[in-house]
Amino acid sequence: MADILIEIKQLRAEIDQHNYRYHVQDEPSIPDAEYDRLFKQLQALEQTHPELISDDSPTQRVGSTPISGFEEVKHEMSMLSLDNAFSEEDLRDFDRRVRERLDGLLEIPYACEPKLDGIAVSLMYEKGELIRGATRGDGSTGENITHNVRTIPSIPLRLMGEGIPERLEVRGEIYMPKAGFNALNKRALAKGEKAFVNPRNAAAGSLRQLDARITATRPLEMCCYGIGVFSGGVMPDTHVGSMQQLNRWGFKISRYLELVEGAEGCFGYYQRMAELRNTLPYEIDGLVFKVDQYQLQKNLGFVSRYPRWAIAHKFPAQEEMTQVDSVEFQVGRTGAITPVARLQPVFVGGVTVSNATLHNMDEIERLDLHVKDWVVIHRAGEVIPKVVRVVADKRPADAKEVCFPKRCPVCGSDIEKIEGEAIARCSGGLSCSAQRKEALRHYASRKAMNIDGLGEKLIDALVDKDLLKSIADIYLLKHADIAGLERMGAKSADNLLVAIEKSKSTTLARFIYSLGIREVGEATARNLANVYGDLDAVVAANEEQLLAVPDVGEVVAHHIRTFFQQTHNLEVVTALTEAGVHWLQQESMPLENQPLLNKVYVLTGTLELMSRDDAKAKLQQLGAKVSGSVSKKTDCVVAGPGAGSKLAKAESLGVLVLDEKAFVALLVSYGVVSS
Ligand SMILES: NC(=O)c1ccc[n+]([C@@H]2O[C@H](COP(=O)([O-])OP(=O)(O)OC[C@H]3O[C@@H](n4cnc5c(N)ncnc54)[C@H](O)[C@@H]3O)[C@@H](O)[C@H]2O)c1
Ligand SMILES: [Zn+2]
Repeated sequence: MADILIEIKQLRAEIDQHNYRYHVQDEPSIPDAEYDRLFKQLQALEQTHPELISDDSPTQRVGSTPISGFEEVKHEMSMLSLDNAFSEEDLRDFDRRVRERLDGLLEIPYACEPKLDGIAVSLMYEKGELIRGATRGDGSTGENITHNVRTIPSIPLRLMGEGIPERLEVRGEIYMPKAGFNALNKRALAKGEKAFVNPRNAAAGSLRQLDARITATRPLEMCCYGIGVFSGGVMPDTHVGSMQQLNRWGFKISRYLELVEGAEGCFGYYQRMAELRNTLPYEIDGLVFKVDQYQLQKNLGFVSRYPRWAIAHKFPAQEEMTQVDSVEFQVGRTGAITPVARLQPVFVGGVTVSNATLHNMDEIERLDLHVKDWVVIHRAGEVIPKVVRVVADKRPADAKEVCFPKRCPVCGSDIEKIEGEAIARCSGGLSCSAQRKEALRHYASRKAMNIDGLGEKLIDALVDKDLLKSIADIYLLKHADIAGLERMGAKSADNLLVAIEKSKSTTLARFIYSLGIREVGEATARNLANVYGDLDAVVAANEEQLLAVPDVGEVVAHHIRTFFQQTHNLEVVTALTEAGVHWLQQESMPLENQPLLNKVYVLTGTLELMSRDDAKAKLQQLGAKVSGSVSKKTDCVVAGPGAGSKLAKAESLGVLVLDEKAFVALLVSYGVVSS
């Protein structure tokens, strides 16, 4: 018995602590789901030992005492909390209790509303005029926040319409829509200020500002869901009816307010709302079901913390807490090194989560995350799980700081981090097995070496079987290696080998592009091929020389240089050429000799003597830029049959127009096409 008392006291102290953080500081450390479990645990203990219940237990009270700095408001009618249902069974129990207390009524009409996650507020109107706004506080005494609620646009300062009562207390939730919350936090982070933990706490913090001018800048809204004191007027005798009356007087009520029959009706509403949940512009953590008729509500009455005529049906948690087992570093497709938290599996947002990306080192610092820390994981809808914060005051003694590796955890190459960029990368390039799959994919792709049949799945299978240790291994593949693989018959293996063989004959531009050098796309590869004419010259070029190539700036020049400085990349290039990859030696055309350097050409209409891609490649080889639209900057338009608006525009601007014949003659004269 003494043990139980100690356990109860510890739980109460712990819950009080969380209440304080949540209700007073607006900065909870644990997720609501964890709080709810602690609370239920205490309730269960007290239920089996009713003699140990005391008035100061959190199970007997609402919220927390009001914070100082605000004038106190005594509520004429207490503002209670709600009892919770976490399952279908809980909800059936609730419905059964209601019917039993109402002498076995068969079907109860229930009013259904979303449970907005904000803070409860009471608004007092006298003769139609807003005279006071107050927080719920501990249920009997709240904080006077009149000056702040007056800044919220959805709160009427004066009621409109007919039948305005002498006195009216309206209750509802003030909340911050998701979009406003995200924008507010973005602004805070940009200014180096602390971000709010969630929209509820942002709403609470915004509402309890001593300076109403600050509240006025916060995106707050109010949705009404109840009536407190009422006199000197007529009100409908149902919840739904009076909500509609409030709406006519100028209040916002939930557009999802619905009347249903019995527990089954509640379940149907639950199904519909669960689907909508993540698409709503504000956060809801459940639904509220209320006995609709006021007379029945009165008959049911309330217990210390909540009315017997209403229940909150909570949705499955989208925030949970768990422990970080380790932080691993994954090497992504472009060599980006990403820290990933390995977690004790936790069920959140409908799935079991055991990993969460930490993005980069800056994020780890922002979170102040250590290995073994307890963290809060958020997962809503299809969005990937996110570590939102470290649980305060719960860091174990053996927690360790996260150290960023100096070398790639997969291949041991140097890790590069460019100043001002958050992401660090493995410099291993083609030799890094984690990067190899993507490199192979790129190499085989249509605009690169165009190896038909060497798709994503096959590459994965071949790499996993250790048959492709380098790109050059493609050319060592044997019929038996391929034909044995899943969904690969003898015929497909034959076809693939033919395609591989065919790819050996290529162009220098394609080959450079195929190497997958960072930020070297098709056009840059073509320019490099044109300017240097052969690969050795590209490999030998220093950054300054590379800068002279059209489209190549400092960053690209640096990437090209870094790539060719790695011996393993050079080894791959050699292995490829030794395997038989070759291209026609093309005349290098030094920059100063490019006759069309920086001229802007536009191709339009149908070309009959050569393909558009060819025409474009030849022009680029001569130094010209090929653009898609005609402007004053255009030097020449090549117009084939069927040319339309571009031709007309060229003519109106007085731009030189060539037909295809004249264009080919031009190319012949420059020696890039034979006559
Ligand atoms: N994470 C933490 O550390 C921590 C600490 C304390 C409390 N909490 C959370 O707060 C909850 C307890 O707070 P509570 O006592 O305010 O209870 P509650 O938030 O679960 O339910 C009562 C409240 O629901 C709100 N509500 C929203 N829509 C409503 C509607 N349509 N009709 C009626 N009421 C509506 C009202 O503000 C009402 O006061 C816990 O369940 C927990 O999730 C978390
Ligand atoms: Zn690596």
